[in-house]
Amino acid sequence: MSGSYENELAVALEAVRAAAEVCQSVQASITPDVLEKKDRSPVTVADYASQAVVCRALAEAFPDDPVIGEEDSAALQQPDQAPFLNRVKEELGKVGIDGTPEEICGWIDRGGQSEYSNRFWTLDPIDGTKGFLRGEQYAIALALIVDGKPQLGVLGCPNLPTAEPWDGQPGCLFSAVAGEGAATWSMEDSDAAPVMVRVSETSDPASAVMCESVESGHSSHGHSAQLAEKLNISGQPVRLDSQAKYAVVARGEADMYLRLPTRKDYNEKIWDHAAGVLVVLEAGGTVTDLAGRELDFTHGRELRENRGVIVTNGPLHSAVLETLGAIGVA
Ligand SMILES: Nc1ncnc2c1ncn2[C@@H]1O[C@H](COP(=O)(O)O)[C@@H](OP(=O)(O)O)[C@H]1O
Ligand SMILES: [Mg+2]
Repeated sequence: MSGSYENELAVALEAVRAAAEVCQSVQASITPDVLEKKDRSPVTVADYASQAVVCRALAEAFPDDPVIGEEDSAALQQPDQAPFLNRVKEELGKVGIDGTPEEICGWIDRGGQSEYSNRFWTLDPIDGTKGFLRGEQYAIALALIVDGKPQLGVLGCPNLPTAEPWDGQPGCLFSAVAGEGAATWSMEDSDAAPVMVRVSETSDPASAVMCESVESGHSSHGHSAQLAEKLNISGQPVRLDSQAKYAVVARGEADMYLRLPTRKDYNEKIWDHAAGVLVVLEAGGTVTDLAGRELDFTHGRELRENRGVIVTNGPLHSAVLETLGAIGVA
């Protein structure tokens, strides 16, 4: 692929692939026992290692670019956390990255920016933590934002089945560059050419496939059910964790992804959306908040000026917003 941000795209894809490898290795070590005890340590090892991998790659290629990432190393640096830091080191070693504890914490903390700037990256090293722990969907999400707009986005979805031509084997990536469309890549076969993706053309709300969070605390299942009833949507909502929801809308398997607020005091985080938004927009879809406004990435870590996120294939957007208004959600 050639075009603007060619180097950024190559670096981002390689970094997200390496981070996905780390996450897969850690996910394979999660036993039912760990799940039962609600032990968050596996996810934390993977979060830190994934952030270290991506921030290290960005620091090398684009030393002047700030990164707004989800994690920082403060907790890792506590003296009693040495064995934990050692596990992060071990996981990095498996993908050929050797670093001292200081270097590792330094890579993680390159993602510790919180202020808005004209050009910055935003990273969710593991989006869909709960899905990761259940062995289900999660994503590594990386976006470059320039002048307040996502210009490049990469989503790594290690457990999402590929579409054609890879016969549904699990593990795919999605990339988008503003003005250049969106594509999917095989995770398994890094030499395979990408395939462009496109949203569905569904215009009849009744036949629409809706997707939403597994976690009812992240998006109101009650309000989406009310919307489905009003629009005569007969199919059940498809529930999956992480920005894999943006990916399935982008490749036309779902027609909409709704994120309907469950609390007044929660602001969406930029790393939970930036990459996915661009992938859907470049696949031909539409993304706004409940009021029909574009997402505003100029306020640091949070989407402070937006409420809710509505993602559709485009033709369905106004019907969804209007109906949400009619049932008192928007
Ligand atoms: N009350 C809330 N409303 C909306 N999103 C929330 C939330 N509490 C946490 N989240 C975010 O929801 C994300 C997961 O989204 P999903 O349900 O689509 O998988 C979490 O990302 P992490 O998993 O990276 O922590 C977290 O940032
Ligand atoms: Mg997240």
